[in-house]
Amino acid sequence: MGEEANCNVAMEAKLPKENGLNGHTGIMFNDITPLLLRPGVFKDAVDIFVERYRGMGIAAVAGIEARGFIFGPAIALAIGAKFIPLRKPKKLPGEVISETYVLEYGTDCLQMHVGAIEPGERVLIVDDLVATGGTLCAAIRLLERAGADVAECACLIGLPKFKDFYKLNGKPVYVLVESREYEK
Ligand SMILES: O=P(O)(O)OC[C@H]1O[C@H](OP(=O)(O)OP(=O)(O)O)[C@H](O)[C@@H]1O
Ligand SMILES: Nc1ncnc2[nH]cnc12
Repeated sequence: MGEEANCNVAMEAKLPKENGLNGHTGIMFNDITPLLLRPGVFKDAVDIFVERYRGMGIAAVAGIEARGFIFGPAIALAIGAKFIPLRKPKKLPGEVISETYVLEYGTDCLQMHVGAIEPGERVLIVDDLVATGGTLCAAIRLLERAGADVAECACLIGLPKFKDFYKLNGKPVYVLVESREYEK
């Protein structure tokens, strides 16, 4: 991804103190939307994942709401896998299983439709960003409870300050760029 360095700068935007994130201040919000305005860079990012995961027997790509829904389906289509949305509570209409988790600025819950994955199917989990790893960990737990074989987690951005502490049940996480660190 030739424009990787510039893109990383563009993805970072300092939030105002009144950022609505449960009153927390000093969080550097990493925004991937500028990348989406540049089709060449967007495609390069998807292609890197596609090259990595094609031919690996991935039956399903599970995308995490909301920003995992931007990248997950494109990767799934390109590698010939089904797409499974992991959604926030009360969004999926059918029977669900749920996992709650803690993240950098609060708590949340992910749900998946019962029957979305067959036991033994190999799955890739996709999101835009890994910070504490709490969200990915909840996704791994959901899928493993349903009998899935989680191959890897893939994110565009990783926050280096958390990377020694990821709790991903031993599963690897692959990131395209590490976000810059900023002081408050
Ligand atoms: O590694 P973690 O500490 O768990 O944080 C990473 C998660 O945080 C963001 O989503 P957010 O929870 O803000 O939800 P949203 O995409 O629905 O806004 C991001 O898109 C990841 O899903
Ligand atoms: N710093 C951050 N920027 C964007 N999304 C996040 N999710 C958790 N921490 C985040």
